[in-house]
Order: sequence, then C-alpha cells, then structure tokens
Amino acid sequence: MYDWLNALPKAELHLHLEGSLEPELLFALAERNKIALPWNDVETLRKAYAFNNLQEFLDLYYKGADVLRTSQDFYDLTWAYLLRCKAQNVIHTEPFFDPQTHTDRGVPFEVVLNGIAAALKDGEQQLGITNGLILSFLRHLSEAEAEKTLDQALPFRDAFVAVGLDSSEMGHPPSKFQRVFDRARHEGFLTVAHAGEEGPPEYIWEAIDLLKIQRIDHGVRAIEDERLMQRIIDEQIPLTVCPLSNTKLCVFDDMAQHNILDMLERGVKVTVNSDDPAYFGGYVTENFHALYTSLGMTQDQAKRLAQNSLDARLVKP
Ligand SMILES: Nc1ncnc2[nH]cnc12
Ligand SMILES: [Zn+2]
Repeated sequence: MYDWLNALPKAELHLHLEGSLEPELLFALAERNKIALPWNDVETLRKAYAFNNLQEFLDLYYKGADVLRTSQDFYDLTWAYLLRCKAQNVIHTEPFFDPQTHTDRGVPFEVVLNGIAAALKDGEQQLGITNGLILSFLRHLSEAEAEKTLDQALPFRDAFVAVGLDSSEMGHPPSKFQRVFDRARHEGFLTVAHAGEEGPPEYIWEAIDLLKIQRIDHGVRAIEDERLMQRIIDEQIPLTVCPLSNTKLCVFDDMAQHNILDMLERGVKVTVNSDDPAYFGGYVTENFHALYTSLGMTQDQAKRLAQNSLDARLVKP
C-alpha cells in the first residue's frame, strides 16, 4: 500500500519550510555557519522530538531555525523539501514560511525570500513541481508586527500567493489580525489561517468570517460544532489536515481516534499534509500510510483525499 500511496499524484497544502529542516541538515548548517548547538549529535536532537502540545514543539522549532542564516541556507532547506516532494509524487506544493522567525534575529527579509524563491523556481524548472508560496504571520506577536512584515513583503508581492497565520493558537484568535488581513486582501493576496488545531471552533468561525480565508489549516476541532460543520460542507471550505502532526502534538491521543475519514465521509473537503515533517515522523506519503494502518483508509478514500488536495490549490494549473 505504501508504494501505491506514494505513486498517487497529490498536492501538499500545509507545510512549514522551517519544519522540513531535518536534523542532519540542521547540523550541517550549524557547522557551515559556525553556530554552537545545545545537542551533541543528530541522535540526541531526534530524541528531543517528544512533545505534549503545540507550544513544546514550537519552542524547539524556533531554536532549530536559528541555524538558517544565508540565502544559500534557505535554498538548501527548500531544495531538500522539493526532492522529497519529487520522491513522493507531490506535483504541487503551497508551502509556508515565517519571515518573523528570521527577521527578529537579524536575518533580512530578502535574504530569506531570495533563497526560498530561487529553490522554488528551480523546483518548477528541473523537477516539474509547481508552487505557491504563503507568507505566514506569527500570531503570538502583535498585529503591529504583522503589519510591519506585510510592509516588508509588498516590494516582493509577486513571490507570494497568500498570507497565513500560525504559531501558538490559544489566546491568539484570528480576530487579533483582522486589520492586517483586510489590508493583505486589498493588496491582492489570498488568505489562509491555522484554526481549530488546539483552539476552539470559535476561532474557525473567526477565520472564515473575519479573515475571509480560502482554506482552514488543521480545523479538526470543527467537528465539535454542528453548525460550523454544515457551513464548511455547504461552502466546501477545504481543511488542510496533518494527521502525524496531530498525534505528535497530542491533539488526538492516538491515530485510531483521528477524525479525518469521518469528516471525509460527511462531505468535508479534507486534505492530507505533513505540517513539519522533520519533527513529526514523515512526509505526505507517511501521513497517508498512517491513515491506512490505523484507520483502515481504503484506496477509494485515498484517491478522494488526493483529489481534494488538487482541487483545493490556490494556484490553479
Ligand atoms: N502545526 C503548527 N501549528 C501552528 N504553528 C505552526 N508552526 C509550525 N507548525 C505549526
Ligand atoms: Zn502548520
């Protein structure tokens, strides 16, 4: 089944480039940039990848991102991810990057963007993988800081298709970012937002009604609110679900409890994605495969999930 799932043509719509930083590359970049790491070796670092919640993961994720300093580093990170896409027949990807994770430690916006954009262009030309880059605001920071990030992005507007919202969800509702999302839309960007990963269904309502999103990232807690379920089914609002992430971050205790196939059968436009594959134990195919081994996903269901990912692209072919 693994090989069959791997061969299925699919799109990845929820992937943080910083979360695709494998420990081996992290150590190589630390050496290249002469950065001392708090872990002795790759194995020790990998052992630290045990999380009780989103915040514990984010604390390590931001630490890991500190080895990314030059455009070449961002190129290498993005290229390594695109090679994984090629190996798993991901024919289109819409990755996130978090500019504030880098600008706040002194790496200029254009250094980050130039490396990522160059790799995405090579990925399209050399690997045939199409893409749409999403600039994500960190929601634990202020809206004023997100406004500043949007200002930095405007001179490079052609490099992005959308803005997004990620990082610590609880206590940072979408409504906190209504004005900056309004401005981003007026500037011609589409919008997406993480909502209902750890946060309540109310945050999903806000993402839809206030941020006017095209897709919900995660959204698994929608199932707690029947009226919300009807809305996302009626309007076919896609959810970019990340099964391995959800179990690693204890959103579900066990993959056998995951609700993605229940949502699929109720008519929700759910898709399968890897979120932060270097930290959560696998790329897209591993996520599909986990649904097969733990939930008994059929080939027909896998085909519908893959088709949903192609249908839910922001960048149409
Ligand atoms: N799963 C996730 N949720 C929120 N912010 C993130 N940043 C990287 N991965 C994330
Ligand atoms: Zn995410």
